[in-house]
Amino acid sequence: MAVILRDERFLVIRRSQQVTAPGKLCFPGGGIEPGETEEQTLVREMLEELAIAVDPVRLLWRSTTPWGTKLAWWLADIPDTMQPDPDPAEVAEFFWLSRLELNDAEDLLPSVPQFMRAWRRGRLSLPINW
Ligand SMILES: Nc1nc2c([nH]c(=O)n2[C@@H]2O[C@H](COP(=O)(O)OP(=O)(O)OP(=O)(O)O)[C@@H](O)[C@H]2O)c(=O)[nH]1
Repeated sequence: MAVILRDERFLVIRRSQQVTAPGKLCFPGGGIEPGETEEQTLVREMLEELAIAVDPVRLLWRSTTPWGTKLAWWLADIPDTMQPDPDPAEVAEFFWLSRLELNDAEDLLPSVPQFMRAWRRGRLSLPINW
């Protein structure tokens, strides 16, 4: 998953109606393909979903969903002036949400509150304060 910050806001997507977990809010991201590194997956998925060129910064955290999917949470940078342009097949809309807005959001994939809890508890660090 890509954790992308701009002005202390997180880039969050609403999943399209055509993918698993339709309509849910989550961080952009997707599955690793054979032969790819996690950084390559991150770069490819951000181009596919949002047409943004990201620069992977560092691995923040790892988690596993109740259904056994392993998630790697990467901090990534995008150029200041670059605006996401969602592929509607995958992404219905995107938002820049503050920490408080993200904590209050409904329809989140359950991994997102887990990530926020891990951050609050100091299990990972971000370039902004809790
Ligand atoms: N993009 C994204 N996926 C997440 C998050 N949290 C989380 O549990 N997932 C899970 O990670 C898996 C991969 O996500 P995805 O559906 O966006 O990626 P994909 O199209 O490559 O994979 P798919 O073919 O399994 O659907 C799914 O099982 C999804 O539910 C999140 O914050 N963002």
